[in-house]
Amino acid sequence: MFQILVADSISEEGLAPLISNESIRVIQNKVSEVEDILHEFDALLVRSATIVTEELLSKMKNLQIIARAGVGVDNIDVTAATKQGVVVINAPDGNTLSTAEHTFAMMTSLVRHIPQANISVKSRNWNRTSFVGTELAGKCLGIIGLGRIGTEIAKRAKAFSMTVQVYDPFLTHSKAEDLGVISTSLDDVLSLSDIITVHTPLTKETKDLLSYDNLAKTKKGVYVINCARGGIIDEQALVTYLENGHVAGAALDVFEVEPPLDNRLLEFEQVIVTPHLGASTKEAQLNVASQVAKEIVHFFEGKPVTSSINLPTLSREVFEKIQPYYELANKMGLILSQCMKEAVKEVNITYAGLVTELETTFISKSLLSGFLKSRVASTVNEVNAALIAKERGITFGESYSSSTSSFSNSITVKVIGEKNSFTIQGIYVADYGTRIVMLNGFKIDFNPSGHLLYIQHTDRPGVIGRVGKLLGDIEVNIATMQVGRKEIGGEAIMILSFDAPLQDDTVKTLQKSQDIVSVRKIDL
Ligand SMILES: NC(=O)c1ccc[n+]([C@@H]2O[C@H](COP(=O)([O-])OP(=O)(O)OC[C@H]3O[C@@H](n4cnc5c(N)ncnc54)[C@H](O)[C@@H]3O)[C@@H](O)[C@H]2O)c1
Ligand SMILES: O=C(O)[C@H](O)COP(=O)(O)O
Repeated sequence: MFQILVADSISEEGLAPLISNESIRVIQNKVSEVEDILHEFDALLVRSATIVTEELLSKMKNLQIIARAGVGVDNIDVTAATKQGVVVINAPDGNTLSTAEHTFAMMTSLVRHIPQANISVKSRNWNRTSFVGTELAGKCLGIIGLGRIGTEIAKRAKAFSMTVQVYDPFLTHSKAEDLGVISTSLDDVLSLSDIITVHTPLTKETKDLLSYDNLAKTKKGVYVINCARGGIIDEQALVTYLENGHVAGAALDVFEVEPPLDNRLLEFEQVIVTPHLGASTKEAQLNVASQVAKEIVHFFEGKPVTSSINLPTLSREVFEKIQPYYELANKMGLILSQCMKEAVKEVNITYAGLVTELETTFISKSLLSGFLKSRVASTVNEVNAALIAKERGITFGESYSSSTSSFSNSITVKVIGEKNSFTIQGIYVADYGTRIVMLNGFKIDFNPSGHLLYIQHTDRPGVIGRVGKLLGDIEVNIATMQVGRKEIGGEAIMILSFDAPLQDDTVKTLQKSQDIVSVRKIDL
């Protein structure tokens, strides 16, 4: 008999496949109420309220699977779960429509002051002049992040006769065209929109995306909405711009700290809030609960699960053989993702030499997961990378080359975007390790690890010295440096490594330096 702990409030109807299964026993209790029998559970089912820490996992010795009835797994220590051999699954699209509808409800409430008017009338006032609103038709909605939820918002905004400007660096031109939205730069979305709504995951790139500087670029009187994750809008900056009247109002479903007990934003009349209700509809809860319930049944029946976000399914012996290539490929994916900052249509991987004798599909998925990691809200790994790439319209090809080169094996990847392409080649040599030996046709040789800078420049006297001086002047120590060029006086590249991550300002300063074509920060 498998024992399942359902630790958060989850749709009873959605749990039916578990409750009706004779080999499964379902116990619905908070973790704190079953402390002494935690070691007995084989599965744990949660929403966002239960925080699944490494400490909790260490007490759940029998645990085989954690199911998140929803999208975000930020409340689960997935690394600790993976280390413990626990599969983590989620329900990535079951609450998309409900969250999009909630965002839309927040938008209409915000611009028509409905929550404030509601309180006023219930306080026996009849004040019609204080609540004059703004019409949505003809206004410009700025959407930051056009994934599952952002897409549904765009469709609804079009139906309300709004123009829609979108910033999503990973959005393809054809998807934008199909939806009838304008795909543009972040600065355009900031300066042209009457209302801005964010729908990205919370990553190091999107943390404080609406910062002091970016809010300063918005129209005076702009409205902002966050129904994605607390922290995408800098809460302190928002307080400042609400205080000085630049931002007319905000609608927030999520907060940096939840519940937001000690949060200045709650004091503003023009800020309307809900307690993380995006996914709180009967339909969404039924969807996410039944999706994960069916997956748990499959898992205990020994069938493959489709929404696993962590564990690969390879035997230990096979995994040990492919591990160096698997790690190299993942790093190559991370490098590509940080060098190629635009929508990508194709990822083509070519294997040559000894590596072709191994399970390359798994290596390719490792590359793809490295490449997609910073671009999507849900966790990406080898299990779900191909599916996510397909959803985003990215074609993914794998081939073997018989051409002989100076390396006994190599992995070469070409990523094709809408405007540019980028090529990288990596090798693994036993006792020497993994190396990147080619970038965009430039021969190079560096260890793919740590904090790197990729600089494209013109091969002229003084360029390398200028970069060194510029970094030295701001006390940045260069650990290693590699240069590569195709011909004297032509295009050239540098790869620099550092002991600590570089500041974005340093990258911007380098970018402006003479003879520098482009600079990309790479953190591995
Ligand atoms: N309030 C709620 O109850 C609730 C419910 C469901 C989801 N969410 C949250 O909503 C957000 C969106 O979820 P989703 O299912 O649409 O995710 P998704 O993965 O389908 O879409 C995320 C989109 O953000 C884009 N993106 C990534 N980095 C970006 C960047 N730096 N700048 C601009 N765009 C970027 C990606 O390309 C992608 O298109 C997530 O944060 C999720 O956790 C909240
Ligand atoms: O990530 C999600 O799915 C949403 O934030 C919803 O969270 P909830 O299940 O706690 O409502």
